[in-house]
This record gives sequence, C-alpha cells and structure tokens, in this order.
Amino acid sequence: MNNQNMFKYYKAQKLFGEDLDAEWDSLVEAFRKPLPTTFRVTGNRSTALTLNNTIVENYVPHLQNVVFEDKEIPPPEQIPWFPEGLAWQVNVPKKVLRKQEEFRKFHAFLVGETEVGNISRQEAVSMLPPLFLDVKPWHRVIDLCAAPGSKTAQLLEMLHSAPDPTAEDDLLPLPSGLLLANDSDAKRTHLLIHQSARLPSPALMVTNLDASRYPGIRVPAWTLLKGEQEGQKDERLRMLTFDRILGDVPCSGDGTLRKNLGIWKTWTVADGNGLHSLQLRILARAMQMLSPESGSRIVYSTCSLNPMENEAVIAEALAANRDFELVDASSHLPALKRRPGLTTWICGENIPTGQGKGVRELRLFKTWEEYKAHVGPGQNDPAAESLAPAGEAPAPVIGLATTEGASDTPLAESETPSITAVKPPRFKQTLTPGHFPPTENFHLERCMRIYPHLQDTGGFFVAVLERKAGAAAGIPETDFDMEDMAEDAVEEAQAGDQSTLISTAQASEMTGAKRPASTEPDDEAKGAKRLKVDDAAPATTTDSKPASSTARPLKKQKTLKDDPTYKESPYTFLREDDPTLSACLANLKLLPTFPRGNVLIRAPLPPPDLEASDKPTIRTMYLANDLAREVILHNDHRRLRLMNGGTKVFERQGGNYVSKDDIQFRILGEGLPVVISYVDPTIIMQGNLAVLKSLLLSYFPRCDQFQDAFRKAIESRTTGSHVMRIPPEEWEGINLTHELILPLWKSEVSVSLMVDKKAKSAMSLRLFHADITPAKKDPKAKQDVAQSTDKSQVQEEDSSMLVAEPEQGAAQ
Ligand SMILES: C[S@@+](CC[C@H](N)C(=O)[O-])C[C@H]1O[C@@H](n2cnc3c(N)ncnc32)[C@H](O)[C@@H]1O
Repeated sequence: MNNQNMFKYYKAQKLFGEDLDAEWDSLVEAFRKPLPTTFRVTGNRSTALTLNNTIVENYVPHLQNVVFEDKEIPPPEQIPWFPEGLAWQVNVPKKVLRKQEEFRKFHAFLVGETEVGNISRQEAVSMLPPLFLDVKPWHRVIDLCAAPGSKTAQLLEMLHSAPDPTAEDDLLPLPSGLLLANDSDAKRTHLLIHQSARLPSPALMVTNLDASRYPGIRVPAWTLLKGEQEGQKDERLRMLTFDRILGDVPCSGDGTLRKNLGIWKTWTVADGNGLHSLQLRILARAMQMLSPESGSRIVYSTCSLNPMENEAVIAEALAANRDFELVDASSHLPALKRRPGLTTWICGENIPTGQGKGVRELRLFKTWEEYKAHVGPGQNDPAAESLAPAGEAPAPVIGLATTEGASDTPLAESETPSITAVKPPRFKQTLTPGHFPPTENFHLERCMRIYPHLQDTGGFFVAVLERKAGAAAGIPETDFDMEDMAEDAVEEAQAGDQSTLISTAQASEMTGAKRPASTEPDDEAKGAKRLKVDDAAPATTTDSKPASSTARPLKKQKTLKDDPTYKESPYTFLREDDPTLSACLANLKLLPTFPRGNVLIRAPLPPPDLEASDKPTIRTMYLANDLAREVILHNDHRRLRLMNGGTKVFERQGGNYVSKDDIQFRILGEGLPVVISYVDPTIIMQGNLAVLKSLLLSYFPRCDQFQDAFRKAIESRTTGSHVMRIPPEEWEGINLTHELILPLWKSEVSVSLMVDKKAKSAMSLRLFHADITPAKKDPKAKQDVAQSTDKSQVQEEDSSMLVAEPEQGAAQ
C-alpha cells in the first residue's frame, strides 16, 4: 500500500504543521489498516433507544473478554461523538463474526435489523454532515449529491423527529418541511429511492439533475411561510429556497483508502485538480439556493483530504460570494477529534517530462505565478498535448528533467527554472488560479479535517457555511409574476452561464458577480441547452380544475422537448371527490381529517372524454405533504426529472374472492406510520404477543385457531384491510417494551400479517429470539400453507430492504 506521488503530494501539504513527521506516520499506518464496521440505530428516537438498549444489555455483556484463536477480540463500542450513543463501531474480522458463537448471534441480529431498516450500516465519518446540518421538521432541505443515500436517510429521520425529544409520539408522520434528494446519476437515484424507503416519507422528493445547474423551483408564496397561517393564502408564485443544503459532492475519495484499496494504485494529482471546478459550481449553486433567512446553512463535505477539493473550493466560493462565511463549529460534537482546515497548501501538476508522449512527472507549486512560469503562458489548451505529431515528445523544459530525488517540499523561488531558452511543452493543464491558496483570510481553519488515525475512521472533510449577519437584508423576494426574471436566469444557467444563474432571492445581488476563475462553461453545460425546459407546465390533477381552487394559472407555457432518457410516469393528484379514492377511504374507515387532496397516482391524466368504465384502474395511491404537493403541481416533473415524490400508502388488493366491482384497497405497511393518525381508533384491533406469535408461525392462520378475544374480534370483521395494535407487555419471558402497530388482511377464513417476509423473520428474531416463521423452517411452507388453508391471493409486501453497499469514492 504505497503511492509515491500521493505521499510526496500530501507530505508537502504539511497537514500536521512543520515538524510533525510522527503524526504523518500514524496517518499512513491508519490508512493501511482495514476500516472497522460502523452502524447507526435508525428510526424515531424512542424505538431507536429501545433497540440500542437491547444491544447494550443483551449483546455487549456477552461480547466482553472474547478470545478467538488466541487473540482478544474487542467488544462493540459506541461512537463517542454520536448523539445518545446511537452509533456503533465493531472492529472484528469477518471470520470472528462467522465462527465465534456470541459474535455470530450478534451478527445475525444486526443483519435482521438492517434488513428491516432499524439499523443502517454507514461509515462513521459519513454520519457527520447531517449532524452539522441540524435539520428540523419544518425545514426545506436539499441534498444535492445524494446517492446512494445514507445521509439522505439520516436527514429524513431528522425531518420526521418531533422537536420535543421527550414527546411520547416522537415520529411526525407528516412534517411540514421538505427533503429534495438529488443525484445526477439516474441509476444511483434508484439506489437512493430504495435506501430512503426505510423511512417512507410524504415529504421526500427525488430528482435526477446536475446539481451545479439545479433549476429554480416555483411554489406559491404561502408555502414559504412557517407556522400557522390565517386568512387567504398568498398563491403568487415564488422561488423555493432552502433552509438547509447538503453538498456531499463527488470527490476523488482518497479519504476512503482503507476500504477502496484500488485508490492506492490509481491516485493521481489530476483527480482532485479536475474535480475542483464541478465541486465549486455545485457549492456556488447551493449558495444561490439558500434561503435568505438567518441561520440557513450549507454543509459542504467530501471524503477526500485533498485541499484542491476542500479548502480551495471553499476559498474560491467565498471569494466569489462575499455574503457568506465559514461557521466556527468547533464546539459542536465536542467528542469528535478533528483538525482545523488548511490555510495554505501546495498545488501539484503532472507535467510532461519530454521523455516520450504521455511520460509525466508530479511537480509541486506554491503559487500560480510559479506554476505559470513553468508551464508557459496561454497554454491552457485541452487539445495541446495531442498537437504534437504522433510519437513525438513535446519539447522539454529546462529544469524539469526528473522527479527522482525531488524534494518533498515545494519549490523555493530560487529553484524556479528559466523558461526563456526552450519552448515549454504543451499539455492539458489542470490548475487554475482558484486552486492556489487565497491571499485573503477566509478563516479556512474553521473547516474540519477528520484523519483516520484520530479515531479509527476514514478521512473526511466538512465545512459549514452561512450568510454573514445582515447579508440577507435587501435581498428582494423573487416573484415569478415579475418579468419571469428567475425563469430566464435558469435558462441562461442551463446554457452554461454561471454568473447569471439566479434562482433564489439574490437576483440583484448576483447580477454582475464575477464567475469564479475555474468555472468555465464546459461541454456538459453547452449540452444542457439541448434539455430545453418547460418552466411553466404544472403537474396535473385528474380534473381540469386546479387542485387548489385559488391557484392561479401560470403565464407562460413553453414546449418541453421529450428527453428520451427520462421515462417516469407523470404525477397526477386525484380530485378530492374521485370515486375510487372515496371508496378506498370509506372502505378503510379513515377519519375525515385525512388529507385527501394530497393523494396522487403515477399515471397520465386520462382524456376528459373517456368513459368512466374505460378509465385505467387505479392500483396504487401515494401521499405527499402540502409542500411536496405544491412543488409537484407547479413544476413540470420532466423538467425536475422527478424520480419519486411522496410515499405509497394504499394498494388495490387482488384475489379470488374480491369481486371485480368491489374496490378493495389495503393500507400498505410502509404507509401505515403516515396513515395511522387518520385511522379511527375505535376500529383498531387489539392484539397481544400470543396473537403475533401465531401470525408469525404461519402465513395464513385460520381465524378460528386464535384464542377467545382475538378470535371473536377477527371473526366479526369484514374481509379486507385491518390494523392491529399490540401494547407493551410481558409474556412468557418476552418483553415488548414498545407498542407495535401492524397491518392485517382478513380473508374468508384466515388472517395474515401484511409484513414482508424478511421483516417477519427479523421481528421474530428480535422478540422470540429465533426465526419461527415458515420461511426459516421450510421455504416451500408459504406455498403449502396457502394451498391448504385459504385460496385468496394475499399479496406479500414488496417493501425493499436493500442495503446499499458503499461505492468507490464515497464514504457511505
Ligand atoms: C460522494 S457521493 C454522495 C454520497 C451520498 N451523499 C451518500 O451519503 O450516500 C457523490 C454523488 O454525487 C453524484 N454526482 C456527481 N456529479 C454530480 C452532479 N453534477 N450533480 C449531482 N450529483 C452529482 C454522484 O453520482 C454520487 O452519487
């Protein structure tokens, strides 16, 4: 595990000051060790604390003083800086997890809980950005580079957490805020959707766009006000700005060397140099999208230690936008060991040696002037190297013979070679003035560097940015009704013009702002022109009327050219009096307070002249919160490349006994936490652990096999969807510390727990300390039981429990 250039480059950075070679050795040693496994106990606070207690009380005591193959094995440890001890570190080889009895049990428990979403495997340092973002339920949040989504999941939990941590019901089913999770990679957005399905949320939307050109989103003005609103709602359209922005940007990932071993081989200085521009453009866009309200915050993070991707990006962004400053977050998470950001650094470039085409060496430069003196003026020409005739080396530069024996320290002024005698080589230069340390003091020491040897983690970088006090004053509110200014700005931005990328209220502030040195419009930006947008066509309702009676028609309708790479179905809100919706809600006996105006389907609007009988069958209904609904209604889903919006709540139930005309919907398990507050409490069935055991032992136990109270209750129910509550109790040595709310489906003679098979197994392991489900005993059991008991086709839920493996270059 070595890379001479990497070592040369990083030693030159003097990460630990002038004389701290010992610490450098610790850093390298830590990078050469495997990364411990870390995980977070997820979900709402009360259930997370209960599960955490199970680990503390039932597992950790048995994992003390374990010796395996003559080696003492350390027990799992709580990560000291993570709030309430809800994150853990396990530093144990796989062999121990597989073969040592107690660790094997612990491992099985972790796997089960991970599958049902109660535990999330996540690298320790990756848990940091959401902690510094401090999201509240009313915040409008955007996670600009979100896939595969471990931080999105963490942000979502924060959005759904009751502000009062002592509240009995600490999971908010419908927070008023919004989380927009975005990633430019379409495939990775699917991972993101799976990952966030662990906490289904009506406040989550997933988009697939380049964050550096994220378009303006229009919403009615009333949605931007916080708290209760009285009187007529202000429906004028405004630009949506965000209270919290996470820019966990694409990076070289050299902080992940401990798990991505390939980086030892492939690292070159060009990686960080090349990413700088995109990272800067993403941060610059984030600054534009931040709400002018005081306390609004951006967290910028990378899993790289390279100053090109970190401090240089922050400095250049702060130089271009004078209203922002770095926040001193040193008192936040006091147990976190960190080092201050670098205030100065060395840049590196791979320069042709003149000894053959493509032969280069790493040279280090302190200043832009020094660099220019080496490479010659006016050569930032991407095609330059290829201009040399094939096989012919570019002309050599005096003084650049070799890096063999080159000093690790940057060149002193006196070492700068003369370039007057020979024409310098022409090659693609990757450094710009913005890569070099600023002359101005931006308090870069307020950035936070996490090194692997400090607390046995990966390497990471975090910076927190806010507007300077008073900077928001004077920023006018962007009003779409005023000359469609922002709309034009978005179009300009999509044509690649960063300097006029105005989509927040900073319109006037940004006008005339200089483009940062390294944000040259690139090919991608030019390509974006092809993605001509319709900024005005809103999502539809199944009615020709707007869903909100006071909504105003939008002024401009432009033609959105079809983008063949985007194939998502439209998002269509049902009319409040839609007959299928009404039948579904009546069937499920939901309270009148249910927000029926927020129910949507994923299908196009049927033509108005279509006979009712010819209209397509509604199979799945989704629920969005008010803000997500307004975003969907007022912005074309194609323009946002909206991949997901709201959460699935109801699904039409098929089956032999459900007649064709009978509209039977069930509440999906994943929708239950959202819908439960609208279920009439008097119809919720009371269950207990004995009932639950029967429902786990068999997929379709007969109703008449249950004991008295539950048997009578279930037999008296109509066929269809029901909800069961199991209050805390102790039974046969089993201690249920938290109420369970579970979806049931009653067929003619049997009843079924409508929970995914894996979730049943995990529940069984957690409560009954063994997998008692038919899946464990006999995979064919389900089929057999189904044939012998009830012919109705009960649909098992397909709630995906995918746990995304971390990908290269990202500390997930
Ligand atoms: C470091 S990873 C993000 C990890 C993620 N925040 C998490 O915690 O799981 C960076 C992500 O940025 C995405 N990306 C790359 N360029 C982008 C761009 N221009 N706009 C938005 N996302 C981008 C990549 O697809 C990748 O998923």
